[in-house]
Amino acid sequence: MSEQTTVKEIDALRREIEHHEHLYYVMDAPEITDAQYDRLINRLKALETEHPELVTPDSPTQRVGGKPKEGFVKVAHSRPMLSLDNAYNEAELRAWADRVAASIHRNETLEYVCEYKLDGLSLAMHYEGAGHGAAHLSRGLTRGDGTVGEDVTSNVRTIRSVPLAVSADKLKKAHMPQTFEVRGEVVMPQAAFIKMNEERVRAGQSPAANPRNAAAGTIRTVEPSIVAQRRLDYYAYFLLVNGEFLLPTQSETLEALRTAGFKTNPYARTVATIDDVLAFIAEAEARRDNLGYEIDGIVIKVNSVAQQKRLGFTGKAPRWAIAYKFPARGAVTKLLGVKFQVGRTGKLTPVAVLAPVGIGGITVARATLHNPDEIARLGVKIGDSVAVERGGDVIPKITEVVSDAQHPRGDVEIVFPSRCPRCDQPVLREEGEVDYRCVNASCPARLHEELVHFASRGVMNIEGLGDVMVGQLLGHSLVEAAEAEDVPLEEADAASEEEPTRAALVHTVADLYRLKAEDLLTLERVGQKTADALIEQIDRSRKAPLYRVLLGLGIRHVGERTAQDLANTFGSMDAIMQASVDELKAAEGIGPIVAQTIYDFFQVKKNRDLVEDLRGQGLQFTAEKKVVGTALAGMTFVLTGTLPTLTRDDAKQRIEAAGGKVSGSVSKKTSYVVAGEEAGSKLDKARELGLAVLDEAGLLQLLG
Ligand SMILES: NC(=O)c1ccc[n+]([C@@H]2O[C@H](COP(=O)([O-])OP(=O)(O)OC[C@H]3O[C@@H](n4cnc5c(N)ncnc54)[C@H](O)[C@@H]3O)[C@@H](O)[C@H]2O)c1
Ligand SMILES: [Zn+2]
Repeated sequence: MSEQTTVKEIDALRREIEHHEHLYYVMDAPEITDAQYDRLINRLKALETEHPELVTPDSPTQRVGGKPKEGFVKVAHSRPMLSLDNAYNEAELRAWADRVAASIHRNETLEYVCEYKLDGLSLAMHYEGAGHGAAHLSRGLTRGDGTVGEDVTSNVRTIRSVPLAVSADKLKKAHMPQTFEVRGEVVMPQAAFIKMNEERVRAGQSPAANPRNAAAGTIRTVEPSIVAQRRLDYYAYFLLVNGEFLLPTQSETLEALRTAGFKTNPYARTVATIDDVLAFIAEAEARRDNLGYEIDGIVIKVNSVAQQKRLGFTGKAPRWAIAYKFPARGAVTKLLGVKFQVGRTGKLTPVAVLAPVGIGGITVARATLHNPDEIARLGVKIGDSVAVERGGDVIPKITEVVSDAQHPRGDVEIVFPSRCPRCDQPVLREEGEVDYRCVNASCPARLHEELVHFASRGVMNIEGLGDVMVGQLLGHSLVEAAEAEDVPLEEADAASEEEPTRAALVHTVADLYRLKAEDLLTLERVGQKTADALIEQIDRSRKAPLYRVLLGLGIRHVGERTAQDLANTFGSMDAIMQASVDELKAAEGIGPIVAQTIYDFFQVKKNRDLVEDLRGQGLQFTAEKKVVGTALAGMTFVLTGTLPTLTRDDAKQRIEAAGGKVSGSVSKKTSYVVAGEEAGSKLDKARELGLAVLDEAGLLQLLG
């Protein structure tokens, strides 16, 4: 290859990789699988190894992660949070071990700690001294670009396996000081991932590609209550003090973390040879499908920190550790056909029907095809053989069409239906839109999704009103209702006499509030207890706050955050309904498109009728107005001493109303210390750290 073609290829690869890194790290919405991404980056690495003169400092091979997302406070790490180099097979693993051995003195023992490579994102947790010799969680940071992370403390605090405090007793047992830093991995368990995606799809949002992206997106959500619902988990693996490892070995580190009350992965093991490592890998692969969380490989670390120091780092990864990556789980199978699902917004989603094939312990018979653009990109036809991958994710994805002597091409074009598969009304694709939609506002598929969305967790929280029950309320027999949703039935249920389809019990969301236990008793397999419980749940939902009612209406683009902004700004359903596009646009957090969508929604008579009907049923239509400013967003204040006019509480309230935070202790991360008369040790500490100190006048000036 000529130098010039190489330069061109490197250039093209870098641009392509940057595009995908942006989607992955910043948007949390990758378009290609990790295996595909790894192929690109490895190709680039290979070219750069051949042509070291073409390596530039801004090449994606030289950087750890992505840019931190806008909107979070950025904080420098005590020491860089690095990535790991990868080995994809035994030979690469042995080559790494040989390089390690070369730097070890002859009489020294060499040990490896094998740990699962949890497929999540790394987070640094900082603890500081609290009362009674204990330590408390003061800050949680994402890896960010490796040098600077994002402060996600309030979200991290919702993770159950992250201790908010460590007692003096535990610190003593673990031989740990009061100020320390723990690094580990946040993961989203598979069950939580599946649930979250179901909710997203129902709300008309695109599903997250894999648990790792779901965890990354969740940890960077602005709403801690959403984070709390997602059931994230945290496994600790490093322990630092002032940016240095506290203990002389990795195995002692894991032990100390466990003693101090952190969750560590139970499968970690210290071994002496690469053969032991290979045995560990084999065991892990066998266990992989039954863990309940995703692992995408094994991390092997040199146990001794002294040896680690000698080995040092390359640009973006330690030489003393390596990630052995499991091969992507894929298979080739045949595309038998395409089904079209109709969503809540009427959107038609093409679903590939595949000849069933086993991948990583599960049978895959369906894969998403996303939208017409994706079908065009793949160039796929019915009858084609397709490569299906399930790499670190649960939703299988078609990555490419396989075409060779054994796999002749299919020849049936995938055509979107011109009529809705549920209601037989016309399907349209609007100018500039990717998706086809059913135009019928009363399409039963829409009503079905509306009801499920309305009842779902995080919206009106009506337990017991899931897909199958909604199907039954809409007049389907139990078997039909379950089949339509691909829900496996208990055998006894499936075998039950099939009842004919009957009249629907509800025709609008508001009809839910008119249901009586007697009505429900007429449904298959619904007894008195189930019926009473559901009625009680529905009744209870009348108390759900205004923003949830707004969410429940299922207005496009209106998610939890926007609904809260609307409720906080306008304070009532009426004010929102009467607001002009300009008034909506002026509200905190609401852009022009969203404003227009909300306005349009309330112009439709059917929607207004529904709202009035819900009002009649006693739902919450008002909320307290709350205005949170942004003047001090991202800043942390510590108050000390007595201010001339403001009380502590006043000052705190005013700072918080302007979007700032007030903390009780001074640290490097404090933005300002506000000091009054008789300020004590906090002021000394602020001076020591060289922090900005304000008096009351200075604070008032900042508040504007
Ligand atoms: N699909 C896409 O478009 C796309 C784009 C960019 C990156 N990616 C993917 O992102 C990954 C690259 O990210 P990366 O830099 O985090 O590298 P990595 O995932 O290959 O390895 C490093 C990370 O492993 C994690 N880890 C898990 N268990 C660990 C343990 N026991 N000890 C230490 N660390 C542990 C840490 O978070 C660490 O930062 C690759 O898997 C790549 O495929 C995909
Ligand atoms: Zn329809």
